[in-house]
Amino acid sequence: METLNIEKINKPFNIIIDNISSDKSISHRCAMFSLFSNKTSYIKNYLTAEDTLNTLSIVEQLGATIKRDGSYVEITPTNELLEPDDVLDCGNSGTAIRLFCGLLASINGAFTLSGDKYLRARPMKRVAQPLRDIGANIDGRDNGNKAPLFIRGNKLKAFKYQSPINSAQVKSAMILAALKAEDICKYKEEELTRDHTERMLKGMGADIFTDKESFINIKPLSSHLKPLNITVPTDPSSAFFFAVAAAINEGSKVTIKNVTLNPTRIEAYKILERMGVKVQYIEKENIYEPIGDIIVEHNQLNGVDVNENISWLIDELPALSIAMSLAKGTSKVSNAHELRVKESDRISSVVENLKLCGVNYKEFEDGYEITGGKINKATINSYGDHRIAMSFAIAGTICDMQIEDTQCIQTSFPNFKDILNTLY
Ligand SMILES: O=C(O)C1=C[C@@H](OP(=O)(O)O)[C@@H](O)[C@H](O)C1
Ligand SMILES: C=C(OP(=O)(O)O)C(=O)O
Repeated sequence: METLNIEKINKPFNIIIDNISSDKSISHRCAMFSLFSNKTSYIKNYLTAEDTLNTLSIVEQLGATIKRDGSYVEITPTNELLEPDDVLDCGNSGTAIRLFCGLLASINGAFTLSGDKYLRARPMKRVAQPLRDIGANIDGRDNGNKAPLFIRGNKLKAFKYQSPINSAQVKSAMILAALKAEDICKYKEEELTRDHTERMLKGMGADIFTDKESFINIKPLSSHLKPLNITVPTDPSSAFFFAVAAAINEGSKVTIKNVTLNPTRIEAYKILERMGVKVQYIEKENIYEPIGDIIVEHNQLNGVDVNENISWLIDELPALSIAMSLAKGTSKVSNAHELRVKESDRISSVVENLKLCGVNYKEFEDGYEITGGKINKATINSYGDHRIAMSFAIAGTICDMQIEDTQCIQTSFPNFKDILNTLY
């Protein structure tokens, strides 16, 4: 088992980071959406981490030709997707398995989607059920709720669906299914979740718009979409670990280059601002979405209540829990049940590790309350979850930390440790 030993930082740092991982959500979508074109897509800065490399392999198993040179990828699809002769392995990635469910539901052939033990424990009914309701043939363990999932492509009916779960993965799966459905489809979510799918597909020429009743309308494709020509921006969720590092280390400052400034992705930085940290956003360009630099500077942290727009900061809550542990006063996270069905049960894995670090907390079904002030050295269990491993590694810059089971960091941020070393 891989272990990380992190030492306390002894002097303030002021660094510019231009090599943080590329955006995971956008990279998955680049690989998948290229299959809706009949021309070659050109992708610069594709995320070369385990999750998104698995997606690329699946796209290849479905018949596309892939040329890759580091993070530069060219994807040339076949006219019709091929039936693969093996299981499609999504590894650790909820995004991959759920979006592929929607993409494959209408394709001629039989497909088995699976992944590692953590993914096989996560709920899939949230996509399988609405897809079944429109005619998809999807089955799996636990009555079709757990991977391996078995799909046999079928004709899909038009739908008008209001999702009970606020999830970009569910929304994206349904949009991908809608592109191949019999007629115009409508999808509504309670609150806007990350909208890369809508932005990218529209950019490729799909007819997708939101009506006055907030339903996303998706017209089925009558021809192929334009190919992608894109440079994937930096991932704000990966960058956030270093934002927290600057926020908690006195006198420190970090500049994160070329990150997506999509409002559905940077809410955690706004929470840091509410806690007292100085944050600047410098927009530089717009390729499907706004992109620019984020500058984060240390200041005295104060406790904060987080209960709105949870999907806009869901992946950053473990790292925010470290800032909350070092803030003056009490912080509370609520309305965050979704944390329980990520790579680990992130409510439990955050509070169990905070307990080991001597932090005072209360656990609730949908979140936790943290009384800030101090954090102590401990031996942390990552529970096989990359966000937990990296969050507590950042806490280690304050008080030394040993993190066990850190191989999971490879799923999203392979050069995390190298960048962390540059802070010393
Ligand atoms: O669509 C996406 O790319 C993602 C959506 C979110 O999951 P949910 O849709 O389950 O909230 C997020 O947690 C995940 O890291 C990536
Ligand atoms: C939840 C995450 O990813 P996924 O759902 O794709 O496994 C994550 O990266 O924090």
